[in-house]
Amino acid sequence: MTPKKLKIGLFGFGCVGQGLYDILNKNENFPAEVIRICIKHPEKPRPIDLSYFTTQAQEILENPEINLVVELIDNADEAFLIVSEALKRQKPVVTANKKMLAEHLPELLELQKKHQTPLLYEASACGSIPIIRTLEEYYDNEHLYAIRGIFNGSTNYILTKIAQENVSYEVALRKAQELGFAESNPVLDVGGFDPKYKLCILVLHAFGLVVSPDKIFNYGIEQFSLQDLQYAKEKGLKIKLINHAERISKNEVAVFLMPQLIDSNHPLFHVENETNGVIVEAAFSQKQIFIGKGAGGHPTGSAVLSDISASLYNYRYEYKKSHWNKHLQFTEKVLLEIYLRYNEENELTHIPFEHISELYHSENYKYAIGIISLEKLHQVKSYLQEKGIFIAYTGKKIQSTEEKTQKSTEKQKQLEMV
Ligand SMILES: NC(=O)C1=CN([C@@H]2O[C@H](COP(=O)(O)OP(=O)(O)OC[C@H]3O[C@@H](n4cnc5c(N)ncnc54)[C@H](OP(=O)(O)O)[C@@H]3O)[C@@H](O)[C@H]2O)C=CC1
Ligand SMILES: N[C@@H](CC=O)C(=O)O
Repeated sequence: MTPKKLKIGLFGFGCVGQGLYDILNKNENFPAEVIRICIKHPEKPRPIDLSYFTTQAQEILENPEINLVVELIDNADEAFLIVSEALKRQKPVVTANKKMLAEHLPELLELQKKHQTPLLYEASACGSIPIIRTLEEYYDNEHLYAIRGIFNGSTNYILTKIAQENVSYEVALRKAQELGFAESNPVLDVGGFDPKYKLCILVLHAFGLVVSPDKIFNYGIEQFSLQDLQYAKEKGLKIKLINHAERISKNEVAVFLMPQLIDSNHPLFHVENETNGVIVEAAFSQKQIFIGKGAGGHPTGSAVLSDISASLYNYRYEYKKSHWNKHLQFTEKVLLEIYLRYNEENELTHIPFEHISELYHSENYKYAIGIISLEKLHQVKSYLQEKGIFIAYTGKKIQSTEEKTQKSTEKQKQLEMV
């Protein structure tokens, strides 16, 4: 089949937009060219001819010559309007906007179906790692147990710089912004929202589940302190922001993200800077690990290029798992072991631990390690943030609350029999 020639209308010419433009320019024989670029600030200097640029979205959306829209802007609400309009006009779309995708998955699935027009978004999750199409195609018939990993380049970069180079949190964050890794609103990164949006997207492709980002517990690295780093280092551990989507029973998937203490045997221990890592666990292929750049103009641009290339052949996601896995449900009914560093003695009484196994308190440093239900932890999230409390999952096996109740009932029964 001879591929068609793509005439691209590009929205956004920032870190990723320019990265993509550069890659396309270096790929002379690739049958696609950017013919119009919509940006926000016409007064900004541009590295290419100004005749490409417009601030009028309609100039792209209404242009019959344009047969692919590539959306790379930094505003999720405006992106949703652009993407919806393009799909309604049956123009295929490629986007990297994970916030827009995660917040509008049901509408975007519907729009694609209704207008028989594909929306591709490989670059929206973990930059250059080809994880979405891998889940969609390679794992289409596999029974997945879990998907975990480092899904945010900026926070991994910040944690690496602090741990390895003694750089302050503020300086490391500024550098991540300068390098183009951080979102325009960096709270999305450090607060763990950006990786949560990516988790929503991967949960859809791994398990066929649409979970609204509001439902998922995310705790970022804003409360991380040198005391936590010291604690980790003394024990030979590292702190990483890790996402989890794990089948904990036949019908339930537990989904959350927070900092995690990992040891040198953990597959993500050596994943540093803006590099991301995804671990996929499945029944037959077992454990597979994907590692690659999670942020930056060229790595992300390469994932966008791959989607552009796929649209040459009219590729579209089939969302097969959402047809097969209708029985699956999102849950927070699990028990986790966490490290919790607090500041004032009375704060601990507000934390609904099921059980505390270790408690340390000196005047300047206090922590507890114990078991807590994810559901209850979610309920006290604002309190933890307000008090500057840092938490990290210890990585000890996640247990479903039902499993625990069943076990104690069984134990009770055994005791009664004795
Ligand atoms: N940076 C990265 O490493 C990665 C980013 N992404 C995602 O890619 C997208 C782009 O990110 P990034 O390139 O870093 O962002 P930048 O802030 O570098 O660039 C944003 C671009 O969007 C333009 N823009 C903003 N609003 C509008 C609008 N309403 N209409 C037209 N253009 C608009 C800006 O215009 P102007 O130039 O005039 O200001 C700018 O060119 C985001 O969704 C981000 O989450 C995904 C993976 C990695
Ligand atoms: N801000 C994001 C950019 C890529 O998705 C990150 O740091 O990972």
